[in-house]
Amino acid sequence: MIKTPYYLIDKAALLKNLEKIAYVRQQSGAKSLLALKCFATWSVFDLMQEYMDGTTSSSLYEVKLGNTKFKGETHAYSVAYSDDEIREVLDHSDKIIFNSIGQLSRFKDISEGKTRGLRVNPQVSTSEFLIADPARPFSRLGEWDPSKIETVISDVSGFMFHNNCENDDFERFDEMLTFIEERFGHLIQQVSWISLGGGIHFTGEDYPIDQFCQRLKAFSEKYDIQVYLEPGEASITKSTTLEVTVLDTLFNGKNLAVVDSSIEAHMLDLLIYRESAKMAPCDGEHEYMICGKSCLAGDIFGEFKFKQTLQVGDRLSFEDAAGYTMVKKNWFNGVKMPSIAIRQLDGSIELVREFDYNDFEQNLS
Ligand SMILES: Cc1ncc(COP(=O)(O)O)c(C=O)c1O
Ligand SMILES: NCCCCNCC[C@H](N)C(=O)O
Repeated sequence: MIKTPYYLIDKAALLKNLEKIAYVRQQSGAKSLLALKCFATWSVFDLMQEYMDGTTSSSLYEVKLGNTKFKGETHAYSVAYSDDEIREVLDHSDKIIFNSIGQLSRFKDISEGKTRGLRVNPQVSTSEFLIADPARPFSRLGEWDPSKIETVISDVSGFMFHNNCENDDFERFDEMLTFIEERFGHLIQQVSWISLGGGIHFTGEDYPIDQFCQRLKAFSEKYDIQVYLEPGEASITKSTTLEVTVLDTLFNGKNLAVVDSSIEAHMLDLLIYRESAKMAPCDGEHEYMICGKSCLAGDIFGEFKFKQTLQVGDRLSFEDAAGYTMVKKNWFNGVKMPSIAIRQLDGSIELVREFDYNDFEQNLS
């Protein structure tokens, strides 16, 4: 039995998303690049790269990882490149997307001959969270003025728009793409590729995937462009759990259980967005607040209902633990970092990574 805590990636569950991604490419022509910022656990790239077209990145290190571990195209994007990393970024990528006209101009000479793009901010988004809203007031994420963009159009062959955020509403996606066409259509006409970024939950159960494909195909044909998608969450949704063990129970007006993990260290996104972890089933009569073992008073995974009272040693499983978890895990409080295990397609479970005291020590100096 694998020692908790550990993330368990289920390849069969992952495959369900990947098959939908491949279907979208087949039906619409849109290529999908894995957004490494969301999920970069390269031990399952062998499977993912068979269904996706490559990776997109946010930094030099991500671009190197994509280039060395995932076949297909490697897109480079960063909010800002520094002088001392640009050479390496170019060497490890097929395309480079600059976030601003300033960066494009600064690195124009060194990137001559490379396929180049510019991030465009359409100033509309589906984010419900200001912190994740690329179209927030005064956003630094991309250029928004069509007349300014027109002045550098001959320096790029494509644009990246990333304005969807956890968007599972096709109508809203469609509306925003129409808005983009109205505002930037005359510029889109002059390039050969467009990336529509991530944040579109097209692998979800009830998503109208055929309508989505038709919309992408029509968009691509109208402007004669190659369309790219950059799914992060949509690639790995519901593929992974975080397995933990109860270390203590107590009653302080509510039943509490402390587990051998920490939301702050191992599922940080939930804390940032003030969301609860998920557990299923969750319909018993014994309600517990499940807490992390860090010293943060608010290190709470959420409140869940169990069929039986919880005992020290019970194992619990948090659902949907792939996106923005492993890429954000940290050594806060020195809490043991979860191992990474994979349930292979034949059902066998392989432990692919363990972390120990040395990793903690080596992370500091
Ligand atoms: C440029 C870009 N592409 C893709 C993504 C992936 O988004 P998601 O994980 O919501 O699909 C993000 C998220 O930050 C992004 O900023
Ligand atoms: N579950 C809470 C919202 C998560 C939002 N994810 C944000 C990442 C995204 N790709 C972005 O910042 O655009």
